[in-house]
Amino acid sequence: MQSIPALQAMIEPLRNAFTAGIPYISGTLCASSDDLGLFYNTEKETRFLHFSTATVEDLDLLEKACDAATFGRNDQNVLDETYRKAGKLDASNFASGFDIHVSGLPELIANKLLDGQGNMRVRAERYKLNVYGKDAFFKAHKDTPRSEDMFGSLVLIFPTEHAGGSLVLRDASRTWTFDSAKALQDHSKTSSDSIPGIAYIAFYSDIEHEVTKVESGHRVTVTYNLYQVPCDPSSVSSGVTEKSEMKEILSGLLNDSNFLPGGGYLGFGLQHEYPLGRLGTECHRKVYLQRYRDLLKGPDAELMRAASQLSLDATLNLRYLYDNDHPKSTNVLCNFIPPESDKEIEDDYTIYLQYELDAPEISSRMLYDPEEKQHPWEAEWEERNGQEYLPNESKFWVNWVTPVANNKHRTTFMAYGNEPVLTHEYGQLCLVIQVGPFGKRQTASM
Ligand SMILES: O=C(O)CCC(=O)C(=O)O
Ligand SMILES: [Fe+2]
Repeated sequence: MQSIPALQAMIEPLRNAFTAGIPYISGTLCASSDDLGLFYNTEKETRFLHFSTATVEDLDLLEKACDAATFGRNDQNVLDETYRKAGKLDASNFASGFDIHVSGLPELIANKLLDGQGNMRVRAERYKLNVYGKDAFFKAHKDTPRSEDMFGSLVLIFPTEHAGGSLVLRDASRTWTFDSAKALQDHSKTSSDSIPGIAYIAFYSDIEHEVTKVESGHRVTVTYNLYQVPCDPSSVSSGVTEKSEMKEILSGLLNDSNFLPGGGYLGFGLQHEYPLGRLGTECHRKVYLQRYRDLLKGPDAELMRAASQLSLDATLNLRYLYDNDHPKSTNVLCNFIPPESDKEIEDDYTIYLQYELDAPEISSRMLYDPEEKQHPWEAEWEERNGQEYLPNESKFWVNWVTPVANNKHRTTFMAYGNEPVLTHEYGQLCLVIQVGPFGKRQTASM
């Protein structure tokens, strides 16, 4: 079997391309006067304001018309002003003059955050209006998934005087800050338009994010949940495939006789999380993860596409590990969401998955930085045994290019969301690509 250091060196460019994606797009839009009108309900009446002329008093009145914004903590809807301090109006209580359908935003978002192949379009569902007054904020959370096809969130920030209230996004190793107050000021300085612009940011909703404290003024937003919808096939232009860096790197590896000469499996912990039907919601059959193939986001979608264009068999899985602390702990791969069982399951859930649900057992080799991400026993295990394992020592070896999550018997609830968890929760999937021996790399029947 190819040694771990040799394989690590070869795989690095692929890992770099896979982990380099940017999970959002942001900017400002030129607005028409109609875009900046807002009707909203108070308990007694319907009021109107126009963002280009609204005074501080007008915005104070809007803020007062709002309810305190709640959020989801596990499956509870909570009001906790140490975690989220902001006002909200539900979609039924306001009407904005901004028409998302003529804004061009759904097309822009589809282009940048969906597969880039034009197979999917974006449906934006208006969700809430929020007013962040002085000292308002929203601490780190993810946006609660409402269905399998919800992939993102869009925030419009209207042109009202304020400072602070940046949106900060974070993944495992990177942080991005969108200072919408500054973006709106810059827009006014550089635009010849007399009408102020609208700032926007769209991001994958499984990315952790927070709104920093508003220092002064009012930050008024309208948020949308973003869903992906297949396009009518006749409207998809055939043959237009975007150039893919990952495909080029992977294809270079397949043509190299030193890369996995006898074939093998490459595993990737995906870069994004996906809304899985919540466990415990009376599903008594396997739900195959294949259905998520067309719902993958950003780099995950690009990798899946590269594998299938190169005729490699690629499957989506949940990886279950019986015992985190035990070097010989059983690892199994499920290409399905395990059904609810009527039986009381003994403590070794992986045995149940293996013997009752036919999930294959695997052995793992970690190709990612052991210092940072590897569990201590894994590093030790590799050191002692990594290079001496014979391929036939276990049936199914997976070389992990990026860290893979350990799913427990039950997936844990998302701790902090913008809504309590109802039917779906985020799951951490992995993609396992089978590579044939040199000269016969293709493993998928196309
Ligand atoms: O206002 C923002 O920039 C983000 C708000 C947010 O994260 C939410 O409402 O879930
Ligand atoms: Fe959010």
